[in-house]
Amino acid sequence: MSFAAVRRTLILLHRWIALILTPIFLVIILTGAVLSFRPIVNSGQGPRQGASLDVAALSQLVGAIEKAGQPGGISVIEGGRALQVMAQDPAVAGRWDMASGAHTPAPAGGIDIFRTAEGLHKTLLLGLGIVVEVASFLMLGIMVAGPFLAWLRFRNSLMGWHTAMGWLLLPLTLTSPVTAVMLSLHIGTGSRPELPRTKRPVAISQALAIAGRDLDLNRLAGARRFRGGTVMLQLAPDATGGNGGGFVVTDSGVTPLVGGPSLVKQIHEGTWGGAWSGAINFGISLVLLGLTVTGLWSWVRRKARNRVRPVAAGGDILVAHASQTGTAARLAGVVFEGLIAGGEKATLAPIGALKPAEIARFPLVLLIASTTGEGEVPDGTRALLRQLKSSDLKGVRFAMLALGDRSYAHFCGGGQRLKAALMAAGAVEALPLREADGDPSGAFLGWVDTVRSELALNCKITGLPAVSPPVALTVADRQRLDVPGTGNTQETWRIWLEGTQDIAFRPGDLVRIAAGAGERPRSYSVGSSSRVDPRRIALTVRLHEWTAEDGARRLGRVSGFLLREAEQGVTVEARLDPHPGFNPPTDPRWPIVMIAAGSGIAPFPGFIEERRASGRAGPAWLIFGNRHRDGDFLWRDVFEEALADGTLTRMDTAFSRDSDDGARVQDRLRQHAPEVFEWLVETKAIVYICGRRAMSEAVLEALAEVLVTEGGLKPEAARAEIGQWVAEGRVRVDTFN
Ligand SMILES: Cc1cc2nc3c(=O)[nH]c(=O)nc-3n(C[C@H](O)[C@H](O)[C@H](O)COP(=O)(O)O)c2cc1C
Repeated sequence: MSFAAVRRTLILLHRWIALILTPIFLVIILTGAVLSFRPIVNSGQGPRQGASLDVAALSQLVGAIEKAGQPGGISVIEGGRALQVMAQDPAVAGRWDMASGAHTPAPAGGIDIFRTAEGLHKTLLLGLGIVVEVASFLMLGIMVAGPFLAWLRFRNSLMGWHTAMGWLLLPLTLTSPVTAVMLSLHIGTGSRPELPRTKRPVAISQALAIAGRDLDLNRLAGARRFRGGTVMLQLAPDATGGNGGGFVVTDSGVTPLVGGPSLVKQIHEGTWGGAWSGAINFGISLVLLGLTVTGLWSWVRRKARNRVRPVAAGGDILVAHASQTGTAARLAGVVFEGLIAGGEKATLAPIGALKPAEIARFPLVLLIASTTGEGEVPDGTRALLRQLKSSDLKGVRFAMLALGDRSYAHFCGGGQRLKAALMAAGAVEALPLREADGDPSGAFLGWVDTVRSELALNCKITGLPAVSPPVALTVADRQRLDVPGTGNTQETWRIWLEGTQDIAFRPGDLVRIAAGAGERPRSYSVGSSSRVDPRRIALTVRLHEWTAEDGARRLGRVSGFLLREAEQGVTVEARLDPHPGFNPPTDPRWPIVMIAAGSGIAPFPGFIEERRASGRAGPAWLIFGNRHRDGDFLWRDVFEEALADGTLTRMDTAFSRDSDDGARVQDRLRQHAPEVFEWLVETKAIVYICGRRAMSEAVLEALAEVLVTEGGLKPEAARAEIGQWVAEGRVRVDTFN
């Protein structure tokens, strides 16, 4: 087994043992915390330092108490001014004043907190001592394994505190379970001396009289009757610290108890140093409680986060979508709502989030699928396409609306591929494929009509999702991001566009801009947030430049327009498309990893801006790659500032053409595999990948490798896992060509 596999097993054991035993751990820890007050309370009792007890008054009072009932034991309290009597008998239990002999009974029905806590601590009050012993062994194992599972690094997160506490306070926290285990194995506890016996039972008053001949009783701390009829006296040490301890009194004399409680027991109970060793034990209990609670809570939070499931209303109809930028998803939502309004039962889901076996449960699938790249399926659907090759969808009928754009070479290529894969798996078409070119509204309504009539479904569609209306945006400012003359950088600018009224948008949304009326628009990622400024949109625009066949230099239509033609103050017609699949998590505390190459950095300045504005951002890690640190570290100022003010927890860069190591972002992922694994698997960060398709594929492959090296998965299983994460939205990809 590799180290990674051992570590993975340890993590699972650590987690599951802790989870299963949490209730028992909590009982042991909380009662331990209560019991650690015993030495603290006791230290304030017994005769006061220097003051000596009035032995005659004491003997007289004990005699009086014994006349009134049967005391089980007495303790000298309040520095010798009173006695506390332990007894079943309510006539004597409670406080007895030494001077007046007045009795204040113990509260009726009151329970002895320490007794109860001790019972719970040792046997759960159910005679289950063995369970407690096993739990102590396992607690020790979990704590010793802890430091092997995560390195000590300071992070202000639940897991960060858990790890830091586990590491730094280990020597302290180990004392409790180590001594518990030693006690249960009788290690270092010494052998119990044979106790002397008595012929006739001795009362406490008699014991005081017998012992008074040999012992200096004005240092008496307490006395207890044993079952065999003897009495044990506890004496405080004298001024020289000697001669204290326990003595057993029989009818024939006094025997000192040799040895006393072992050091192991004293450490476990916090009695070795009186009040302050009790306080240390209380501190240990608090740390153990902290470890249990932070561990449990972070597990609960992870579970809650993992629940990315389809909206299920049951029924036989699956309304599914394969969407890259959200259009297909929005239209599928409209169909779903329409079916529910029409009284049908249906389930809505991104098709890529389902396993083939889950799809097979639905006799009818209504599917809206878009195309991305050069005739490819959306990112979240690629894994499913692979899985369908070895799946059986017999009995499934589907009707598909494919979204596309005829200006691309492979019109509706994604939909076609998906259709072919479904049919190869045995599904059949309930309706012929319908294709939408450009704005899908018309084709969509026509398709829904056919679905209604041909498939006899009641689907009440009241309106289409608003197609993003055109907005007029003014070029407010531009700034070159790369430094010309520092090697072969690519000309890249940040551009701020300004609206005349407030607009709602989030980082990662897309702005479609065309260079002129009727021209094909180009999409740019929004790198700012309307939560910070609802009128200002930041874009990252790289100039597309190439040499045409005639040898002339050509510029991309839209980037050339934005960077060469549109002067400051020029107004451009744009459309803003929401892109929920690539927005930052709505909860800013959720950890994220942002991976970008080149102008793929575009959305992330907006992520930073929005998280900083929230005031409670969780951990964020940026991994950025480009050619030269000096020349094209795009948005460097923004990210360095974010790192300094903590909005960014960590930043790694890879500049492939610098002399250092020529690494790319995917190489950084491999180099920092343990940390990547921790962010991915332990803290369940959402990973955002933005760049060219080849880059995103290399990054996904590197992530799968991390699962192999750190998680012990087989390569195929690791790829499938990453595919599943893409489908569930735990890994989000935004690619461009
Ligand atoms: C980067 C990109 C690549 C595209 N590639 C194609 C293509 O190859 N063939 C096609 O028919 N449509 C293509 N389209 C058009 C989309 O399929 C179409 O805009 C669709 O409505 C998007 O739906 P979605 O938002 O659900 O992803 C492409 C769109 C983008 C932004």
